[in-house]
Amino acid sequence: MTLNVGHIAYLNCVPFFHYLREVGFDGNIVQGVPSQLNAMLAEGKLDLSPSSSFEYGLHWQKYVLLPDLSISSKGPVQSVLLFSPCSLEEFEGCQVALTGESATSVNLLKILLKEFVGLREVDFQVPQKPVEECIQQRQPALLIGDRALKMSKRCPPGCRIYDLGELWYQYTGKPFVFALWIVRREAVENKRRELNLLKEKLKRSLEKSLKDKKPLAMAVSDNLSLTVSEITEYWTIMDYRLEKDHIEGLELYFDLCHLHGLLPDKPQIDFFC
Ligand SMILES: C=C(O[C@@H]1C=C(C(=O)O)C=C[C@H]1O)C(=O)O
Repeated sequence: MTLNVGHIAYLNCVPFFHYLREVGFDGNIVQGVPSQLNAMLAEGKLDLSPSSSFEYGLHWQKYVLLPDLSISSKGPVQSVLLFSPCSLEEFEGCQVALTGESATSVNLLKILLKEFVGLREVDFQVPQKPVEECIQQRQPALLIGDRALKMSKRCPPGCRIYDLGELWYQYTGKPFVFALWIVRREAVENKRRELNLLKEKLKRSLEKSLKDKKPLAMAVSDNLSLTVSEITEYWTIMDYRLEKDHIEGLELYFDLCHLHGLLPDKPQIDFFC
């Protein structure tokens, strides 16, 4: 049976997929931003996808996780950025523009401002216009992925940049898990053999990509305003593992989401095995 696999259309996901066909994967690959992939997973249009950790937390009864893999950072992540003309303490009563592409990072921002900065009233909205315009008009705004990477290069004068991976690490001392490999339980029942094969191929593709990042960076650098060395550095700080301390960071994030009414319950973390 054919597997339907989601692919986040950002630079951070390239190392998973670059060699996947070459190592023999022959299923369908569907590209989208995280919010689109979250919806397709929930609706059953995808069997599995790297996608928002928050989506796992929201619908955990439907899912299991591929072990050992994530998109995380222990400190700065470079591509989950809050752009602002003022400091975080000055956000009380402000309107913050949010990207419509995220689920994890928008809720991470809410937690950071409420739990750690101690703010009470902040108005969050996904604007009609591009978030980049809000930033040019000096409104605080959150971007993720390649659009955050690009914006960090052409910020208006006086604009501060807060890296949410770095803030989380400063406040908690834990890695932050932005994305997980989320698998529908139905796929585990119907496509177990295919999932097992993909799991091995993904690890091989990722290992090969991270061993020599330059050819991948050269293949994708034309589409972005980043140099080959900036891209390889980005993949070096990105943490693709899912180990004990990542899971502790993830559980703390879920607990805080629950505490602040962003998740209805505390998710159970179950793996595909
Ligand atoms: C580090 C990142 O992690 C991402 C953030 C996500 C989210 O906020 O929901 C989802 C997938 C990841 O791509 C990024 O996009 O830059």
